[in-house]
Amino acid sequence: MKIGFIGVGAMARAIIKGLLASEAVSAEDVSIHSAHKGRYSKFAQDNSVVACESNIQVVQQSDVVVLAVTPDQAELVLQEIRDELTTKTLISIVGGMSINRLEELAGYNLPILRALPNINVEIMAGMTALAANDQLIETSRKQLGELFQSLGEISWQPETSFGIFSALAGSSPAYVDFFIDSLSRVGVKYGLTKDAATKIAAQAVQGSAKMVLQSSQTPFELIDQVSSPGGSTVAGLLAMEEAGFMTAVVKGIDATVKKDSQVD
Ligand SMILES: NC(=O)C1=CN([C@@H]2O[C@H](COP(=O)(O)OP(=O)(O)OC[C@H]3O[C@@H](n4cnc5c(N)ncnc54)[C@H](O)[C@@H]3O)[C@@H](O)[C@H]2O)C=CC1
Ligand SMILES: O=C(O)[C@@H]1CCC=N1
Repeated sequence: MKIGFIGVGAMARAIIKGLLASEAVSAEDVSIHSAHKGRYSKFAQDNSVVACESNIQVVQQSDVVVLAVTPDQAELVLQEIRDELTTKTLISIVGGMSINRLEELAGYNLPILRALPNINVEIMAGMTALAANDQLIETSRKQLGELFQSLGEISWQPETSFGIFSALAGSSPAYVDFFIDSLSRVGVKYGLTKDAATKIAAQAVQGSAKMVLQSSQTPFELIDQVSSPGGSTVAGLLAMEEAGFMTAVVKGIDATVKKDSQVD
């Protein structure tokens, strides 16, 4: 499969690196173009993928085109490439932009897969939501589903769930990193080096996530297992909750979902 990327920012780079590392695609089958020649040519060189001179050239060289620009650029880019897309499949990772809107911008009903990956696809530990229009035939759905599966877990979702999915999986790596960084800063406050504190905190977070995924117990039951009677963990938990831990998380997710819903 020849796959092209329009926009070579943080997310496209993560997808490309994951696809190459998982050997789901070969480097010579990947074409890229973005607004900053210096940056995308260097990335192309470093990863042995093909640097194109224009968005149109990317489309011409690909069977599947990944639209990986920010929402404010998507309309402009689709207008530019729409006449070249007629025999292609479009994958859009544009946050908050529905398939209906993409069809409207293209002006006709081409096969579209809407994907909402997260940054962890780079290390094949991603979580990606997928939805498709009726033009994407079953074999292509299966093939593109497998493509994203090579980057981690996938979940076919109705588009109405993409807003909350985007917050819980797309944006949450930033929030989890914020939590890890907060833990490691306190570690520094108590005299650990930043490197040591970050590694300790990240390993604890990774292990806890694995426990949640592998155990039959709920996160709340796992909290109880760590909280020894009269111990330090419950004292810490109560102090965090007094400072509004859960409220802060809910408010953060509410704001994320609200912003995502303002794109279309
Ligand atoms: N960063 C993330 O974790 C995730 C991002 N997304 C979505 O992916 C899209 C890209 O996000 P990021 O990679 O974070 O943004 P970014 O700002 O890092 O990358 C945007 C890319 O688009 C390029 N670009 C801008 N105008 C262009 C044009 N006219 N033609 C070609 N390329 C153009 C820029 O040069 C840049 O390479 C967004 O729509 C975002 O909602 C979706 C899921 C997760
Ligand atoms: O921040 C953003 O808008 C995108 C959507 C999900 C993750 N990053």
